[in-house]
Amino acid sequence: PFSFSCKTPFSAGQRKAGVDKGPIHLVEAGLVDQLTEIGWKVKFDGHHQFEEVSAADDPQIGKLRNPRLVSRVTEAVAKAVGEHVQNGELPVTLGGDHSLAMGTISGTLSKYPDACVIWVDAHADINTPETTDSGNIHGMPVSFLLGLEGTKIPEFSWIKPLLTPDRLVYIGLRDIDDGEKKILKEHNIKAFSMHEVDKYGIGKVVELALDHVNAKRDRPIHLSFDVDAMDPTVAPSTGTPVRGGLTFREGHYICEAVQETGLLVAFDLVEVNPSLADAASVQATVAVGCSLVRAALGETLL
Ligand SMILES: N/C(=N\O)NCCC[NH3+]
Ligand SMILES: [Mn+2]
Ligand SMILES: [Mn+2]
Repeated sequence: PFSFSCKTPFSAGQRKAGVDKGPIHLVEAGLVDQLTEIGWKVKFDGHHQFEEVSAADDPQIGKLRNPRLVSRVTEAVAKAVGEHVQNGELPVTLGGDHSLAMGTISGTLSKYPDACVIWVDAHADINTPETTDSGNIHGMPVSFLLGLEGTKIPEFSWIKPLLTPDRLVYIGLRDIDDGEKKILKEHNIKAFSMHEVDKYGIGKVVELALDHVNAKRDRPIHLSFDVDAMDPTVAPSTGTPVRGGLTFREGHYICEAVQETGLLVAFDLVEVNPSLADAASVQATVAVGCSLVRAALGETLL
């Protein structure tokens, strides 16, 4: 089986320097060898370099920050991921900020239009250009993928809104803007917040999540994992940490259970920012990131 590792050093979807350095820390922690050791043939084409878009050339579109740069990079990611899924490989995209998922999920949908998306995150990332406060596009990828009102802007015309609300489910939510809560309700989007994780336990939550988007377990799964879904004591070095997150085991259980379905076709691990904490905290966050990738790609405890 092939896994493909796209190391995607990208940070223009948010404002904190350093998240573009996430991928290199994950690779330098030995992730490629670790995946080889669990039986994958890893094609690692180095760290993606993207066309530069100067701030001067980046048009002012409402509050959006770096819209042209984010659009160009995510379009390039969509193409790269699309090629790899076409080749029967399993793209593992290491971010970089979560705006990358506009590219990775578009890539997956180009081959698997019926794929379902499991979005593991403290945040819903479903603001639109109209509801956003910050203009940071890493808080908006899901609204673009769904083609919500206000996301049909020429700069992002390459996005084919193939994702539908019934094929999206969240796990780990605990920091949702009012505008996002409204959107989630309006579109009946299923979300298992940390309240449900406490109430039902992670085993039941994953089962319910899969029942919702993949009742017959016959749909390909794209798992998009924002490392800030984990509790900040587990993964501290990330841009928008929120207390009360997933334990080390809960995060790994999600990856293990999705892997067990045999339906995983693409995996993202994003928002590791190695410039935000002391060396020990960075090392701990990178180690958890590598471990989550291994779990999603089949590493088992027994
Ligand atoms: N980590 C983030 N998304 O997952 N930050 C942006 C969202 C803040 N509302
Ligand atoms: Mn996110
Ligand atoms: Mn997040």
